[in-house]
Amino acid sequence: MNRDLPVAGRRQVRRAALRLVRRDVPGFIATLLLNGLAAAAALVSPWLLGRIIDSVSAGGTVDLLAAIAVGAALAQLVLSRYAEKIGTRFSERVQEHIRAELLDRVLALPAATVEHIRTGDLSARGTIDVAVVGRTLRDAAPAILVSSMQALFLIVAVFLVDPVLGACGLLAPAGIVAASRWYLRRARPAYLEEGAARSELAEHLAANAAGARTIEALGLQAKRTRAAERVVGRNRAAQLRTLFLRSVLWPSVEVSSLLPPALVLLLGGVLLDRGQVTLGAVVTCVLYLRRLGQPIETILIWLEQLQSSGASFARIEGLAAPAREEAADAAPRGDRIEASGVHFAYEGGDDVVTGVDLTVRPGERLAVVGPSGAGKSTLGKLLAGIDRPRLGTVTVGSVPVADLPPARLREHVVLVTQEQHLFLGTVRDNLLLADPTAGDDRLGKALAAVGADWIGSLDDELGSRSSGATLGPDRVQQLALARVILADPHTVILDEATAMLDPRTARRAERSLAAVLAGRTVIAIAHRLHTARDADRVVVMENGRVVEVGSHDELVAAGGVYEALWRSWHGSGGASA
Ligand SMILES: Nc1ncnc2c1ncn2[C@@H]1O[C@H](COP(=O)(O)OP(=O)(O)OP(=O)(O)O)[C@@H](O)[C@H]1O
Repeated sequence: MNRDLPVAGRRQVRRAALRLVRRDVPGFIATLLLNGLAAAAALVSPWLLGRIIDSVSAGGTVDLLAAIAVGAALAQLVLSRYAEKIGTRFSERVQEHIRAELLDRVLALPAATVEHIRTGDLSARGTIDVAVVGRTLRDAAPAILVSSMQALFLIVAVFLVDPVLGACGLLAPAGIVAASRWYLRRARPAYLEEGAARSELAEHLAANAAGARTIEALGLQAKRTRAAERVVGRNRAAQLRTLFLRSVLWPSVEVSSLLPPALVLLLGGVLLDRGQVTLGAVVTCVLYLRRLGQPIETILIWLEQLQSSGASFARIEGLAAPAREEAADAAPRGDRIEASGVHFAYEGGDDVVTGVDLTVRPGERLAVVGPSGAGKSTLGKLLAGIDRPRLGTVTVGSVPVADLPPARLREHVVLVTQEQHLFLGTVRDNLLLADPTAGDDRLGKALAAVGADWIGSLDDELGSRSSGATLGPDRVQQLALARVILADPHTVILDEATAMLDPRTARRAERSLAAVLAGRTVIAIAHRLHTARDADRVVVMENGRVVEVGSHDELVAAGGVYEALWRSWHGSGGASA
């Protein structure tokens, strides 16, 4: 049931871009102002050149004009340098913010979403897409700004020099606007497809790398190669499409920007003959219009880049959609967990949980038993909100458990399995994941409750770096159990929580577990039936269905599936284990 993450719409992306600018208005305005001044300074030299030509033609002196030209060039240099520096700082701040926001969003996704998103998709968004947006914000905003101002000033300047010649200059923007409208209408879907194809490729590579041994063992190389060819083919087609769009856009732009200076030269020649313009005016207009090509080309390069980064931004912003959906969640009312008509299938497979109805009463100890492959662990994940039912509902306090954001979910239900993670960081960091507000006092009490007596001095140990290799599996498990105490959920689901530990360590861990479970509702996926004997109720599963529910004594007396399981486990000596 792997899912692609959503992609944001144009409006959402526009709003996000505005939000980013609003976060740093002074930085944005300073960038705008400095770039504007630099663009204005760049206009002075061509104007002075025209004046110098006219002055020389009239036999006048040009010393002062030449000095002003040098001053203007120096001013442009200094202003451009500062404009770039300020602009880059502004964009780096924005980029840092996008990264932090992306991380927060991923961490806020419900467990049921995180478990099923494609890792390739997520990693492509978190790396390639953020880098593309970051680069664009760093370079595009100042470049587009400077170029737009330059283009505007140039057109106004040509008009001021000579309105008739200026009218020729307008031909360039007209042609370019037509070409870019054609392009922009097609570019967004093309670039979104390119991003999706890129994600699929990343996903495919990651899956092949992770499953390399399985592929080899099962002789699946040819099948995987064919699948890879299809993915690469999709990538190629997507890239060819965007290449085609670019290959229409650029020649049209090239022609549109060469026409106006040529026209000014022709028309200027005629007007000069008639004495309606000066040679200086014609030269100034041609110089301005030749210059117009450059900012327009820069704008278009970035416009084109914006299409691809807009698609990247839409993919990053898309992560906000599920987070927002879940943000509107209602708070669970009460501790009762209810499964109703639940069906669940793993990707591409048949149902492995079929029509399960179950109410877990607050405070009870429930054991789920059944033969291997009956669907016990899957039911555990559904009750813990890690998987979402295909049909039916699993609720806690009447709210669908899979919709709860992580922080709220862990206040209600926590699944403890044999797979415990220790995250890079200190012991304190690892504990604070469960409750970021906990002080050292609470951390110490949680550690003491799970018997983590190896932590000598809190000050030293809580701050020390921890890793699974240095601590060992039992200590990692103790930290995980301490996290459960800190999260303080009303319900704990246990699935082989101590299975990976050696018997001596497992006994210690079971003692820690007893401290964790006190006063909570417990759902134990029971692989050893003594857990079931001690439970208030036993749920028996077979082929994905709940086939019996009752106390140990009732079910033994009933002589059904449970009785047979109990007899075979008892007979095999399991009871004495
Ligand atoms: N990630 C998965 N992808 C596909 N199929 C799965 C996955 N996990 C479990 N299954 C299949 O779903 C069915 C139920 O598995 P589940 O682990 O829930 O059973 P179980 O009763 O807990 O078994 P066990 O006691 O052996 O752990 C099995 O047929 C199993 O092969």
